[in-house]
Amino acid sequence: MTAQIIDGKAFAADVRAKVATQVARLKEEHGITPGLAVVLVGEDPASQVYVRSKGKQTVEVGMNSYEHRLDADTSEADLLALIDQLNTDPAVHGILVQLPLPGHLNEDLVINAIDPAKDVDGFHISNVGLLGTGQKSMVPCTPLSCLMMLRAHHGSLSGLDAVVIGRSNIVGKPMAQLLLGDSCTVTIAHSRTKNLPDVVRRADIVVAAVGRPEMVPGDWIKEGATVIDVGINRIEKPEGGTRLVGDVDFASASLRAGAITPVPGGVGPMTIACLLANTLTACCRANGLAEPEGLTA
Ligand SMILES: Nc1nc(=O)c2c([nH]1)NC[C@@H]1CN(c3ccc(C(=O)N[C@@H](CCC(=O)O)C(=O)O)cc3)C=[N+]21
Repeated sequence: MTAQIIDGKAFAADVRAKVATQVARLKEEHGITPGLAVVLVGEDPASQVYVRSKGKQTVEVGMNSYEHRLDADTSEADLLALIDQLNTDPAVHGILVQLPLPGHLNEDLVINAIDPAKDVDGFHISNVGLLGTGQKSMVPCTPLSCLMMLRAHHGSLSGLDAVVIGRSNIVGKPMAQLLLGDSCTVTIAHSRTKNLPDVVRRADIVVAAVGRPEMVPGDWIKEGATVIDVGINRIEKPEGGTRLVGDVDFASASLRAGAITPVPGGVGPMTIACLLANTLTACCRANGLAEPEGLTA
């Protein structure tokens, strides 16, 4: 079998178009423009690229983008003061603090200082708790984008065996909650899992989110399974230069999977589109308006 490629770029373009339509309506009917504030501490080059890309796409869908670039040695007090200011700014509906933060800053403390209603990353403990108990929350962008692509491919996910490889707070754990919410039988696998190949072989849905280049070979994949590759790893090419690869060995996995997301062009672009969707959702909720359809979990 040769897998169908799940085109994350196309999905992302569709999500952005829906967001843009709703943003235009918000402006026209209510005079409201959603605003997203992105905070970047330090000068990590990869982070700078993502932040620029987020800002550009935010403006393209008609929302306001506020970028705050702080020195790498910014104090925790100064960062918390900025978050406080953004929390109370009525023009800001979404706040994203780019992770990882420099080592002297306590990430948990900083994230939990964000107003949960503006926490478009869905990382605040309130949102984590709401998601875990099936209540309305802000849902982390990467797991949300995986869920949207899985739903579009399968229709119902009910009763399917799903294996999430990776137990991070930003992808693995919320991904498992979302799959459970859609009535999958969910296994969270990780570095200590016994006999990982056999665990993965049982799965109708494999979500790989470990950050280890091409660690999942094709012969772990059940014939016809759906493979969502969250990994974005930059590796050296033998001939020099670098390229991006996922956590899954795409060449061998695509011979067995029923459908698979590529890297690049899979989960990555959808993650940014879902950030815009979450900002729109936050703005609608803040103003007591109906939420956009098809853009939330
Ligand atoms: N608070 C916070 N929230 C985040 O969501 C967050 C973060 N911090 N820190 C960094 C990671 C990384 N991340 C990516 C998003 C899109 C692509 C993406 O679009 N990648 C392209 C390739 C881009 C390239 O060529 O380098 C693709 O997969 O096709 C990648 C990475 C969001 N992150």
